[in-house]
Amino acid sequence: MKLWKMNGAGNAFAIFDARSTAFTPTTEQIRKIAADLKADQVIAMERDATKDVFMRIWNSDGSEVSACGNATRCVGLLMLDETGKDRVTIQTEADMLRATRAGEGLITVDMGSPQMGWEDIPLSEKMDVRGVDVKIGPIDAPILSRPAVVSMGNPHAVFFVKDVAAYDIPAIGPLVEWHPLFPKGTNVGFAQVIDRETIRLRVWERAAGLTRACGTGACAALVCAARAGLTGRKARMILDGGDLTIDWRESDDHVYMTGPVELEFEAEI
Ligand SMILES: N[C@H](CCC[C@H](N)C(=O)O)C(=O)O
Repeated sequence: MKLWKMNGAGNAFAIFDARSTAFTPTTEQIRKIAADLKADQVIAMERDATKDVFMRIWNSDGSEVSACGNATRCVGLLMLDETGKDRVTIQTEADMLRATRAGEGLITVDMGSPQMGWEDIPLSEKMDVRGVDVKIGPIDAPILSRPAVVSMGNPHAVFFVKDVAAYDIPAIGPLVEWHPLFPKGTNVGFAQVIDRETIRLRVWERAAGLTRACGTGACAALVCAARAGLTGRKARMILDGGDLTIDWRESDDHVYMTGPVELEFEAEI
């Protein structure tokens, strides 16, 4: 079976090609692959009846999830190269996504529409998704805003802060990640609006910890910022591992994510 180690803006993946075998890794195998290859997520490419590929996603702790923006770009590049097509369709548990080339080693993925109902996130009770009441602390950092929440096929809570560097994210992230308000847990973004077209973002990922970039987290932060009038509908997201451009198009309400993809190595396992 073919295996690729790839990253999207530093978000690291072990991707294996399970299209010719019915191989489904055990939780232990996921954890071992993620640890050995230093991957944030493990991805399986499976055959799909009508789309170019079906993509399964596991966090490094072995939990299976239904969306991973940066990995969608990596699988998109593999499928664009393999098929020679200009656009490929990638089916996940949550949605059907499309990937296209965007020049100079960049890939654009149509991540579909954001989901904003409290039940979509999901939250454990009805609350205003523009700012939910998570009582954490006291924390030895500036007071945190009430996070905005949104789903990109996975849950995101986004704090808008004056200075991302002022927060000990590995200490604060887990307090929100498994807060009772989020029955399925949540990814936790810390977003600093630089100007109306630029956001500095760091994300504590659900079941994966602090990663160098989070694609759905970048989509979530842009959507929440635009919804709150802090930015326009398109911005450059500056993450630890690189930049992503997020464009929440008015025409179709879809969120388009453009960013780099790097193939680190490929192997047979
Ligand atoms: N940790 C996320 C999945 C990976 C998302 C991230 N790597 C991305 O690029 O979107 C979750 O549990 O929902």
